[in-house]
Amino acid sequence: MPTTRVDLGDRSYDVLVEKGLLSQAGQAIQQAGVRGRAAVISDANVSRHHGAKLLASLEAAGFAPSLHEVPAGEGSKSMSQVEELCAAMAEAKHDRRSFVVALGGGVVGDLAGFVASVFYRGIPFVQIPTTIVSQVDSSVGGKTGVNLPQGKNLLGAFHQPALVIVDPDVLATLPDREYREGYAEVIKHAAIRDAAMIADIAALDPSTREVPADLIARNIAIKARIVEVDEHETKGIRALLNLGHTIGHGIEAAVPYGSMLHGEAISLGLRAALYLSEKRSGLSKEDSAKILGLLQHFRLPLILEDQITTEQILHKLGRDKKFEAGKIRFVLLSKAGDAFVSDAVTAEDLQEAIEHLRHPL
Ligand SMILES: NC(=O)c1ccc[n+]([C@@H]2O[C@H](COP(=O)([O-])OP(=O)(O)OC[C@H]3O[C@@H](n4cnc5c(N)ncnc54)[C@H](O)[C@@H]3O)[C@@H](O)[C@H]2O)c1
Ligand SMILES: O=C(O)C(=O)C[C@@H](O)[C@H](O)[C@H](O)COP(=O)(O)O
Ligand SMILES: [Zn+2]
Repeated sequence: MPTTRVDLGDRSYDVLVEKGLLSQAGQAIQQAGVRGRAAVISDANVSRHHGAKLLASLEAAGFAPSLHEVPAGEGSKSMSQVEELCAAMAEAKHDRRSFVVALGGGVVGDLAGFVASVFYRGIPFVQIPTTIVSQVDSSVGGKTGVNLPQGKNLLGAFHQPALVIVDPDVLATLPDREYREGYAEVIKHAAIRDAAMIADIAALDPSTREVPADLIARNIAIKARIVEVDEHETKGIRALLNLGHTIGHGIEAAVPYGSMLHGEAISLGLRAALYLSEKRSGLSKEDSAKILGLLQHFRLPLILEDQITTEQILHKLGRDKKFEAGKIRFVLLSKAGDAFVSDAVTAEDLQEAIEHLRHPL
C-alpha cells in the first residue's frame, strides 16, 4: 500500500493512502500496533456519510468504538467543545488505555487531536482525514488545537498521530465549496517547495472534481519532509508552511468563525503574500501570476469584501504566533517553489498588502 513514513524518532508514524481504505481502518489500526477502545470524534456531516463504515470496521477489529459528534464548522474548534468531548468520553468509560480516532476535516482533526493530547494527560490518536485540506495538510505534522475569539489556533499542543489513514474516495461527498477550498493548501505547497506541481495543478479540470491519489501523496511527502526537520517550528523551516497564513489567519479570525472556510482565507492570504514577495523579495510578475492563476482556476476568493476592515484584520493578526517582540516573521517567495522567512516586512507593508486585496486583479 502507498505509504509515507513520517520519521520522528519514537513519534514516527505511517500515512497510508489508498482508495477504499476506510472500510479497512480497523485492520490498519491493529497492524500499526494501536490498542484499547476507540473514541471516534466526527462532525455531523462526515458522520452521516462515512461514520457507519468506520464504526463497522472498528467493531470487526474488536475496538468497541463509541461515537462523539460535534457540530460541523470552525465554531467547534473551541475550549468548550474540548471540555464537552472529554466529559462524554469519561462518561463512556474511556480511560488512558483508549485512543481517539478523528474522522473529519481539519476542524475535527485539530480538535480531536487536542482532546487526545489532554485526556488522561495524553492518549494516542489516529487521523482519518475527509477533506482535501486535511488529507494533504492538517492530518500530518501533529499541530492540534482550538481557537480563541482573539485569534486562530491560540490554544493547542504538538501531539503526533499514531497513524494517518487517507482514503481519497471519501472526498466524493464533499460539497463544491469545500472541494475548491482544499486546493489553497495544495497551491501553497507548490509555491513553497514544488514549482513543477504548478503545471500539474493547472492541468486539473475543477469541474470533474478530480483529486488524484498521487497528488495527495506528493503533498503529504512535502509536508512530512518539512515536519521531520523542524517538528516544533523552532528552526524557521516549518514556518514556511505558513505562507499566506499571517494575513489569512487575520482575515479568518476577523469574521465570525466558520463564515469563511480556511482555504478561502488562505487564498486571500496567498495573494497578499505574492504582492509582498514582488515588493520585497524580487518574485517575478510571471511566477506570481502563475500562482494567482491557480487560485483563480479553483475560483477561490481573491478580493476582500468591503465590510471586513483593515483595522479588524490587523487587530487579529497582532496575536499571530509569528510576532515576536513586536517583529513579524513573514513568509515570502523569492521564486515559485522557493520560500523563506523574512523579517523585512513592516507593519506598513501588512496594511498595504491588505488594502491591495480590495483591488480587482
Ligand atoms: N493542524 C494543521 O496542520 C492544519 C493545517 C491546515 C488546516 N488546519 C485547520 O483545519 C481547519 C479547516 O479544515 P477543513 O478545511 O477541512 O474544514 P472542516 O473540517 O470544517 O470541513 C469543511 C466542511 O466539510 C464537511 N466535510 C468534511 N469532510 C466531508 C466529506 N468527506 N463529505 C462531506 N462533507 C464533508 C465538514 O462537515 C465541514 O462542514 C481549520 O481550522 C484550519 O485551521 C490545520
Ligand atoms: O503544519 C503547519 O506547520 C502549518 O503551518 C500548516 C497550516 O496549513 C495550518 O493552517 C496550521 O494550522 C497553521 O498553524 P499555526 O501555527 O499558524 O496556527
Ligand atoms: Zn492552513
